[in-house]
Amino acid sequence: MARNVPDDGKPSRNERIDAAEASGETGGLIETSVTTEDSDEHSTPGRTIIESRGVDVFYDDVQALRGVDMEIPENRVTAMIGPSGCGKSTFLRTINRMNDLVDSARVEGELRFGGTNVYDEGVDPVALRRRIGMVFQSPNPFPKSIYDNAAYGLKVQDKTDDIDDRVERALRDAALWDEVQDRLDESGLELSGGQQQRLCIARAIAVDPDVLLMDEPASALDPVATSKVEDLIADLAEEYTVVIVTHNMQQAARISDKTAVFLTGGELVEFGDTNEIFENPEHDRVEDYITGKFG
Ligand SMILES: Nc1ncnc2c1ncn2[C@@H]1O[C@H](COP(=O)(O)OP(=O)(O)OP(=O)(O)O)[C@@H](O)[C@H]1O
Repeated sequence: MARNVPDDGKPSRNERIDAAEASGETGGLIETSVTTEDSDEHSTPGRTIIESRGVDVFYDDVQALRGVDMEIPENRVTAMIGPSGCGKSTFLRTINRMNDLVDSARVEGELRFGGTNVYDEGVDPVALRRRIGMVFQSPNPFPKSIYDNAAYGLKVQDKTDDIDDRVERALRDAALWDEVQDRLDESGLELSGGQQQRLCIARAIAVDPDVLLMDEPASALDPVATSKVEDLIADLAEEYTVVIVTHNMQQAARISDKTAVFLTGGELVEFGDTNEIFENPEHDRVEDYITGKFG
């Protein structure tokens, strides 16, 4: 039975942006669906789900990414590492067209998700972001109850059948249920930082996306909370394709299957199996970076 959840009134601008990011709703954009070749029921772990071909991104005249080619496998964790300003977050935002929200940003090349170029005319960014959810660096729960945070995207998308079950499943999958099941009506803001980040993960997965983009999801957390989020990411890859930006090379080595190393100038210098990248990188520049000689 659906709970009777009170409306807290009009959301603030930041809340609306966060909500758009959380739920894929950005309003005012053309509604056309994006389909993957197979349905969720037929996911094929390891198969390429996202393919970048010659992607360039500019902010006005500044080029942030140069000719990025990458194949991201389904139900795996792919990490993006590299020094500050090398374009990791830009690439992440290119995947679900969050850069559309930046006026100066321009994307060239092809970014295929399940075979469809997400920049094709007629692709609806709103529908795309429903399939490709996002979690940010700082935990950003809404000033609402724990329950309402987890239920937010479901309500926006009008998926209110079995909402209690969906909320519970999302909180369980985000490894938070045991800690919050007796306090679902308390504010999400009363949780610890690590719990807030897992709540944001629950909010993102409640709407059942295919892909989760995570932009330094543990960088604002203490070591214990970081370790929980890292364990969670490994578990999430059983159900979702995870693409994570991290500054922490040990973290990338611990949790990812594939690693992409971007270097200054927005160039993807090396992409491959994480073990290979860390143990036997092809490029001297990558070796210098991962051994701490620069960056
Ligand atoms: N909204 C924006 N407007 C203009 N330039 C931007 C914008 N966002 C990023 N840039 C520029 O694009 C380049 C890549 O930035 P990006 O944030 O993608 O790098 P990053 O590798 O994620 O960096 P960091 O690790 O510091 O977060 C930088 O030169 C940055 O200044």
